[in-house]
Amino acid sequence: MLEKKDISYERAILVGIITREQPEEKVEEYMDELEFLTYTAGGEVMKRFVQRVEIPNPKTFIGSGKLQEIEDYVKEHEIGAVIFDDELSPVQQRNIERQLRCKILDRTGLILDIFAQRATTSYARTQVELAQYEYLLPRLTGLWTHLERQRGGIGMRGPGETEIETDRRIVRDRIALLKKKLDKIDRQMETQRGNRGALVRVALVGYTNVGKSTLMNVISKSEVFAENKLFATLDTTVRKVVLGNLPFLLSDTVGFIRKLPTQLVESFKSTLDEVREADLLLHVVDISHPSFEDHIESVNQILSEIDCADKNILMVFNKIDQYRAEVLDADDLVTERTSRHYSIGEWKDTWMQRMSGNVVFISALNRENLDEFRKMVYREVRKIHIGRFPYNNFLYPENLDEYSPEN
Ligand SMILES: Nc1nc2c(ncn2[C@@H]2O[C@H](COP(=O)(O)OP(=O)(O)OP(=O)(O)O)[C@@H](O)[C@H]2O)c(=O)[nH]1
Ligand SMILES: [Mg+2]
Repeated sequence: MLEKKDISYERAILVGIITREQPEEKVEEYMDELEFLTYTAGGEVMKRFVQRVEIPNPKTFIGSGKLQEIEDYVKEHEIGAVIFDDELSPVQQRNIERQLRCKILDRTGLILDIFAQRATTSYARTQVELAQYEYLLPRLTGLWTHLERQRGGIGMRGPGETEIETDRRIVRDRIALLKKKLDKIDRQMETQRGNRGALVRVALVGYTNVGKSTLMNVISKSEVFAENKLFATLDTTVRKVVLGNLPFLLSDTVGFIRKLPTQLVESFKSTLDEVREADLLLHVVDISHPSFEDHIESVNQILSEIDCADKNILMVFNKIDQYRAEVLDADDLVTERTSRHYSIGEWKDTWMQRMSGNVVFISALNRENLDEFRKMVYREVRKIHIGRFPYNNFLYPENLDEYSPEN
């Protein structure tokens, strides 16, 4: 695969900026997530640098003083990779690289790197490779600096530029080729999906690491890979599930993340077809995560990007075993009581109430409340199924508890 900035076993530092749109508390959370991403990619975060800026510097992203501070730190602690939370322009990336002389990655680059490491099937690898080339194309001028450095630079401008043009053409050809390859696989997969018949299709969607695969395993008794890292799942898995005697197809899909690189959304479009063609979405949320509401918003945004926002959606709040409300001292009269102090019971009375009937609180890991989950899914799948096969609705009682195998 191309331009893989492998950061395994690498000492890394993180850089973020505080702006009007990104207040300090948010940046803290973003950096936590970036650290988790770095860890997933195999790196170790040694330090975080944060700067307050009005607007990012167009040449170096952060101010020169801060950059100097980072340069000193990088030298002193033998840092291999500097990772920025925000997207860097090709120019910024090149300038920073010149000064720091180590690997410079932005969030998109890091996510692409993780996808590259984790893609195992040829389909996923092709999708990731396409995304990488598309990310690389506007950045080819950056590569030119490497050539420039090797050759001393002066007088090399002409041939260098031709070389960039050649590089660009090679990359464009490669992109065209990969697209063709994906098209072919897509058509095969479409036929496969067509062969699945008219069964109701349900897809698990949600932010990365919320427990989609774990839930899939529990519900379908399958063995999908789940672990406490980001993007454990890149390929879609589909299983047939039967509740009562009502059969449907359940698919586990790739997790979403804030600022999911557009290149990835694009090239994973066909993986996301599984979501697009689903009759019902189960939006899984990790309620124990302090930013779970932001996560819901990111997921909803990606769902609307792929035209899935108006589908039937059930909300599944997972990891209730791990949920801890912040405790407010009875004699603390200063701290304002916020949603961070809510119990799960109180959460149920918030905006979640408006979705009543379409919300369930579970722990996939401890198998808590799965009966309620099954009942809710059964109810919705039954509605869709009966709409499709009205003549055999007698087979399916209205509620799952009314089902007994003798019927
Ligand atoms: N405490 C707790 N942990 C859970 C629960 N469900 C899943 N987990 C853990 O959360 C981590 C992520 O689970 P996955 O099932 O891989 O999550 P995913 O949503 O499929 O993640 P991606 O495929 O990376 O998008 C694993 O370490 C699980 O063991 C739960 O109900 N409670
Ligand atoms: Mg998964």
